[in-house]
Amino acid sequence: MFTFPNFLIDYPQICTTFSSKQTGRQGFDQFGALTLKAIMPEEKSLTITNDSNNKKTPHVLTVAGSDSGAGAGIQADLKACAARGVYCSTVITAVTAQNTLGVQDVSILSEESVAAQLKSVLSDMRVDVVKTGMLPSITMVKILLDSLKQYPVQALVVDPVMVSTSGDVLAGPSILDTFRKDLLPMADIVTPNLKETSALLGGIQLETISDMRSAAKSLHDMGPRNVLVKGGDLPSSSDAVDIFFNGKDFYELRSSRIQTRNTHGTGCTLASCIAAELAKGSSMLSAVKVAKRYVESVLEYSKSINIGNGAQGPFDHGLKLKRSVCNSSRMQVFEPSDLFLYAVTDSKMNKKWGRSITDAVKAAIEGGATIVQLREKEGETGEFLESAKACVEICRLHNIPLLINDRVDIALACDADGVHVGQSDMPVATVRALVGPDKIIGVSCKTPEQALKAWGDGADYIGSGGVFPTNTKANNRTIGLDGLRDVCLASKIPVVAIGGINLGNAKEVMELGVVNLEGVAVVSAVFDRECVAEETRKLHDLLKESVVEKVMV
Ligand SMILES: Cc1ncc(COP(=O)(O)OP(=O)(O)O)c(N)n1
Ligand SMILES: Cc1nc(C(=O)O)sc1CCOP(=O)(O)O
Ligand SMILES: [Mg+2]
Repeated sequence: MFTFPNFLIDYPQICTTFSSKQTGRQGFDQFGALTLKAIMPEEKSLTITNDSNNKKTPHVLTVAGSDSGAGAGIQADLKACAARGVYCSTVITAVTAQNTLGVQDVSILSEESVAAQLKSVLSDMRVDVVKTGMLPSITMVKILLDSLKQYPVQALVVDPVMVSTSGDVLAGPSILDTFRKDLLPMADIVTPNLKETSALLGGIQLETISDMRSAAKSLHDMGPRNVLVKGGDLPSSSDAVDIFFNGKDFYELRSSRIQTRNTHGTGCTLASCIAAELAKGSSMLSAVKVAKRYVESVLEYSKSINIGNGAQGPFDHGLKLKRSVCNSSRMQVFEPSDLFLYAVTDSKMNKKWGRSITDAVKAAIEGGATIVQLREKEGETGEFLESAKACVEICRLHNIPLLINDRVDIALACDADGVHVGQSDMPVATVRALVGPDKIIGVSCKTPEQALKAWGDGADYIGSGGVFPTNTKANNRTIGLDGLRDVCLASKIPVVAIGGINLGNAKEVMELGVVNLEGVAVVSAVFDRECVAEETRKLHDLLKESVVEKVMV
């Protein structure tokens, strides 16, 4: 048993290679060092044997049509896999001209081209899961199945695309028989909507959840190992109810129905997400549940985006990316000069002087602080989050970066501009992975070694101290001006000095004139005073006077 990135391998003894009869395919030996074994039919994870390489990238191959509007088809599949952290290669079966009004044109690619694309990908890359969408000809289905015989994969996810959400026909009735007789028996899961279910079952009426269950059973009889009948269009239900059937048990998967016009591509996205989760090693039921939750989240998140003038718009797959990349209204990048006068709040001092965090932050900005950190070591999380949100708004108005001390969760929740962590807080590399590439990360360093590591781990600046003894931070080792100089000289990123700095010694710090030293960070010198704005202003003026030419030694 080993832990693979994103894999939870919890059935070490179940290492069954299903017979070709059971899977419809042959063994899995072509995976070589990393051998993915058969999908267990129920709530069991894949078993993976790892001989040498535990760095394999989960890989989905989508065989589908291109959607020029990029809401569905190949484009949706790529975005869904990217959002779920899985590599996605593509075989394009048709090029559709589509927008939010409907499908204006369909050009089906030649069968030779589809065969060549399949061969290119499958003969070279280790594909874990194949997901199919628009398969516009019987021959194309056969070419796909032949390719899978030659290059077996771990799972086949079939989204039996026949009619687009705008009502346009993407695969004619002549193909239905091939779907039933050839494609479905090879599928590990088939994910039809109500119209597709009805078409596959000869036009039966589906009006209730009970009808969906019977239909799932009938589809299962055609050979797929699992069936997900999607009930998004079921008129009688206020929730979005899907029926999952694995040949033994039925699961009613419910989610709230999201009121939005932006639903174009939900089917492709759901199937791709199932494929992505399977590629990561999930069991089938868990992949389906995660996929449904993902679709629900992205629909909710992008319910009011406005792309195109038609009745049905696309949604935004990049939920996580969007949060970290685009949501921030402070689009300006971090500048070393932002560290010039760094005001770090202190909950005890605010309490002592009877001021709120927001009042403290407003006053520091009024006095000329160029960056602010909320360092709240006590108090309740919920209350702190509300104050942090208010401080973010204040700082955005003044275009001043706001960072949160220690609490990555609060920084994410309030969309702060960054986080400051110490040597014994969350490691910088982990913080970077959580907050994404755009947020500012500061890290406390007392030595040149720590300074180099901070840079290597992806920090943006260093806080170095205590330059002088301080009463604000208990048991803090003082490194002095010499220690600060050593850190600055070793550093490859900007440095702000901290610890016991005040109006009486700030000039001395800045007059070190050492490379990378960009400013001073202060707590008590501004916040343990009656008038925060006035003390900040005095310090700001003093720092301006002490700007000196920087030296390298
Ligand atoms: C700008 C700046 N520099 C250093 C620190 C200290 O951070 P840390 O070592 O994590 O200690 P605490 O502040 O958490 O007590 C800082 N906060 N800001
Ligand atoms: C928060 C903090 N970090 C330090 C470090 O040495 O890393 S010293 C310190 C406290 C700074 O407060 P004051 O400006 O009141 O001395
Ligand atoms: Mg800390």
